[in-house]
Amino acid sequence: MRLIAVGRLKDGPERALLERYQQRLNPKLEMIEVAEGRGAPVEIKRREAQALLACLPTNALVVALDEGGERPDSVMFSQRLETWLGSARPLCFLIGGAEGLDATVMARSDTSLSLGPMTWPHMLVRGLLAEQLYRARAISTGHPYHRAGRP
Ligand SMILES: C[S@@+](CC[C@H](N)C(=O)[O-])C[C@H]1O[C@@H](n2cnc3c(N)ncnc32)[C@H](O)[C@@H]1O
Repeated sequence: MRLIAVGRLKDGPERALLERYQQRLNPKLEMIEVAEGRGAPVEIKRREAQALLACLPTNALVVALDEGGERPDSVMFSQRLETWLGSARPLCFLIGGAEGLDATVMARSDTSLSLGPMTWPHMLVRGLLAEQLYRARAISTGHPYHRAGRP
């Protein structure tokens, strides 16, 4: 799996959070960073879109992280993830920068995923997604990390 995101993550709590789950994840989550765009907001999004799309391997199965995307619960997400992993296509998650993802990125994406209706800082979204991927794998492999909580 690949996580392709705008911006360079510095040392600090956001990096520690991402790495904590990267170290535990199977299959591995490879992190690819692209530079933040410059200029007016439209230009920033266009440049970042070019850079993000250039990182995609041929035939990638693309999941765009977007507030307006699908909102599965963790069990549904684990089922989706198993389907995606079984597709034999390179699975790539995309995270935008401060201006969000360009329409061309959304058009290329196979689906979009929301982590809730609120806007999260894009550097934190990496760690939040990595945790949900780890939780999803724990659910599908029967690992006790995930406690359903409700009967
Ligand atoms: C600071 S947000 C950009 C907000 C921007 N105003 C927009 O309309 O997308 C940066 C990136 O973080 C990700 N992101 C932030 N909140 C999210 C959420 N609730 N669900 C999924 N992705 C989110 C998205 O990839 C977004 O492009």
